[in-house]
This record gives sequence, C-alpha cells and structure tokens, in this order.
Amino acid sequence: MGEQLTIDDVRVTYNVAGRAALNAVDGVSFTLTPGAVLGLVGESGCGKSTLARAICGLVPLSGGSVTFGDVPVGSMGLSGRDPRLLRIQMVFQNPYASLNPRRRIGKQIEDARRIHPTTAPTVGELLDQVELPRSAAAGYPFQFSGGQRQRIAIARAMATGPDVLIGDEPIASLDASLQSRVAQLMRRVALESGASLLFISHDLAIVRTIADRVLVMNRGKVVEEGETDAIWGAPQHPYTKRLLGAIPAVDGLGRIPLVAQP
Ligand SMILES: Nc1ncnc2c1ncn2[C@@H]1O[C@H](COP(=O)(O)OP(=O)(O)OP(=O)(O)O)[C@@H](O)[C@H]1O
Repeated sequence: MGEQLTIDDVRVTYNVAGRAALNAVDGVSFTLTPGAVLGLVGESGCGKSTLARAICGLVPLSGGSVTFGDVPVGSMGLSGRDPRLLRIQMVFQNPYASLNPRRRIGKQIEDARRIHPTTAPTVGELLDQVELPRSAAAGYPFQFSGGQRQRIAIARAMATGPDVLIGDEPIASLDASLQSRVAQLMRRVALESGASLLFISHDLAIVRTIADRVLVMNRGKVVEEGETDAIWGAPQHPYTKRLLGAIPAVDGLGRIPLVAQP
C-alpha cells in the first residue's frame, strides 16, 4: 500500500518572452490517499495538464511542494529526475506518441519494471491486468489499435509499482465506445495494486462514474472540491454550476431528449 501524496500550494508560472508571466497553476493544494480515485475537471487551459506534469516533476514548480508521507518528492530545489518521482506515473492522451515505435511491447514494459524488479508484477501479469493477451509482448506498437496501445501504456506505467497513477486525458483520443471501458480499467488496475488515481478528463460523465472525489479547476485555482455525488448533486461554486450545466442530458441511446412543449 502506498503513502499519502500531499500537494501543498503548488504554483507553476510560465514565462514566455514578450508576454506577461502566466500563473498556470496558482496555489493548488490537495491530498491523495492510497486507494483514492480523484477526478480533476475544468475547461481547456485551466491548468490541469500543467498541474499533472508538475506533480510528476516534468515541469518545474515555481512554488509549493509535493510530498509522499514525510518525504518531499517535488519542490523548487529538487530535480525532476529524482528517482522518488517514479512513484508517480503518468498515462498521456496520445498512446501513439508515448510508446517507442521500434521496441517490442514486452521489452518496453520490462524496461519500466526493472526499476522495482522485486515487487512489480511480471510482464505477463501486467498484460493480464490490462486485459491483453500475453502474446502482445512480442508485438510492436503499430500492430495494436488505439485502445490496445492505451492499455499497453497503462501496463507500462504500472510496471514501476507506482503509488500514484495520473491519467492526463487518457481517453480523449479513443473511440467513444472504448472510453468508458479504458477509464474503468485504469481505476481497477490502480486500485488492485493499492495505488491512487488522479484522473483528468473533460468528459464529465465518465469522471462521474469513476471518481470518488472531484477537484474543479478554473484559471489555475481549485474552486471546488468534494465527493463526486455531492458536487453533482449540489455544486456550490458558480463556475462548477456552469461547467456541470454544460453537459446535455442524454437518454439511454446517447440522444439528447426533446423537451415536450407545453
Ligand atoms: N509550455 C508552456 N509555455 C507557456 N504556456 C503554457 C505552456 N503549457 C501550457 N501553457 C499555458 O498554460 C495554461 C494552462 O495550460 P494547460 O495545458 O495546463 O491546461 P489544461 O487545463 O490542461 O488544458 P487542455 O485541457 O486544453 O490541455 C494555458 O493558458 C496554456 O496556454
């Protein structure tokens, strides 16, 4: 079982020549306890990806800290290559770009697995977890569909035995018919291994089905946080109300129902 991840007053500022500094993440704090599934929602450009990347050490923090238990894994002074950051693994939107096209699937998962060889499941077990045949290990990425490639990316992320799995729009590039299945699979795989999951998506309906709690971000800040049912049942912040109001109600066939005219 992993340890609690604490995000404390995390800030990321982008300085682009000729433009005013942009506070893409502006003092975000939250905790992720082992086994928790936290959804992160907000409009495009609100800073979700930047926050995820900062937590993983892929983007330098301008302030605040990221801590596992009592150990800081991310702060202004700590290198993004700190091996402790491997305890946080990310699955990106585009599995085509995140896999090495010239390396066999089994080798790519094995490379990641070597980081914690004594505790991580075998390549075969990881493929079982993501519901791919073990024969997939001998293949190359181009031989798989988009949904299968995302399963491979999830298996590779889990191969390091992470405490935290982050999905940054991990279903956005998939066919609609696959999105819910892959989201559910991420949740199951993370929880079976005792990790927590931070699931970033603009698909509010899917976030609602997999997250226990939800963070709502707007302009770099968390404007609302709470249990998923409570947020959907009684959103407090005007931004959340607007965001949730933007989802059309659909019937069982995915159609927007016609409202009867009086
Ligand atoms: N490398 C960068 N340099 C400068 N500005 C950036 C950089 N990356 C992102 N930004 C800006 O930071 C803000 C937050 O972007 P970010 O991608 O984190 O948002 P997001 O909520 O993940 O959006 P999306 O859902 O569209 O990916 C945006 O205004 C974006 O233009």
